[in-house]
Amino acid sequence: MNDPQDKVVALVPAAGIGSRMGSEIPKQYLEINGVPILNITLTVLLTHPKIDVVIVALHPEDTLFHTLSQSSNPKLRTVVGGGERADSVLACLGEVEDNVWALVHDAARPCLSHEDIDKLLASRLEFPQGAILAAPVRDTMKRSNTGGTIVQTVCREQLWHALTPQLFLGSALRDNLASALRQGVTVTDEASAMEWAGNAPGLVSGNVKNIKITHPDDLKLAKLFLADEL
Ligand SMILES: Nc1ccn([C@@H]2O[C@H](COP(=O)(O)OP(=O)(O)OP(=O)(O)O)[C@@H](O)[C@H]2O)c(=O)n1
Ligand SMILES: C[C@](O)(CO)[C@H](O)COP(=O)(O)O
Repeated sequence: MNDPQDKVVALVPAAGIGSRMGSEIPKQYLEINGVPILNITLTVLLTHPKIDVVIVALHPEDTLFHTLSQSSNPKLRTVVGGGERADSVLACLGEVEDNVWALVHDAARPCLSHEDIDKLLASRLEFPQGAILAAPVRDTMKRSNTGGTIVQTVCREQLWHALTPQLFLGSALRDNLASALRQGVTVTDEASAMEWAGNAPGLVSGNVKNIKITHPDDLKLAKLFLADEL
C-alpha cells in the first residue's frame, strides 16, 4: 500500500529513569526471564507486520541500549528523549512524516499483544481522530484528601484506565502536543493533548495484562503475564 495513511510508525518513549521502581538501573533495562524489558517491548512492535519503523527516545546518558539484541534491527531508529515523557514523544514525532499514523507505546509496557495492536489499528475507521487502548475501571473509585481520608466516591460508569499504544496521525499529534506543552498544559498521555486541542479520541478496550511496570511488584505480575510467551 502506497497511501501514507496506511503507514504506521511506532514511537517508544524509553528515556525515563524509573524513580518509582527504585532500581540501580532504569527500569526499562530490568530483565524478565533474562530479557530486558525494553527488548521485549521492541520485539512486540518490530515483529508486527503493519509497523514499518520503530523510533525509540533514549535518555541522553543511556549506556545500555546498545546491549539489546534489537538495537541493531534495521527498522529501528533512536532519538534523544526529553525531561518528561511528553517531551520524549515530541522528540520521536520530529522523525515522523506527515500523514503517517503514530502508534505511541510505553517502553515499560512489555505485555502488549499483536491482537491489541490489531484492534487499535482497526479502530481508525470508527475513530478517524485517533484512539487509545484502555481498560474499564472495575473497582469502586475513591478520591482522597491530602490527609488520606475519602472525600468522594468517583462514579465508575464510563471511567477507564488509559493504556498504550495510543494512535494518532503524526502531524496532528505533533502540532497539538507541541502547542499544549508551550501553553504549560500537563500532558501525561497523547490523548490529553489531542483532547486539549478539541478532539475526541476513541477508547478501544485492551487486555488488562498490558500493565505499565512502575513499582517492584509489577515485575512479578508482568513475569506471570509473559510466562506463556517468553
Ligand atoms: N522523560 C521521560 C520520562 C519517561 N519516559 C518513558 O515514558 C514511559 C512511561 O513513563 P513512566 O512509567 O513514568 O517511566 P519513568 O518516568 O521512568 O518512571 P518514574 O516516573 O517512576 O521515574 C516509560 O517507558 C519511560 O521510559 C520517557 O521516555 N521520557
Ligand atoms: C501514558 C500512560 O501510560 C497512560 O496511562 C501514563 O499516563 C504514563 O504515565 P507516567 O507517569 O509517565 O508513567
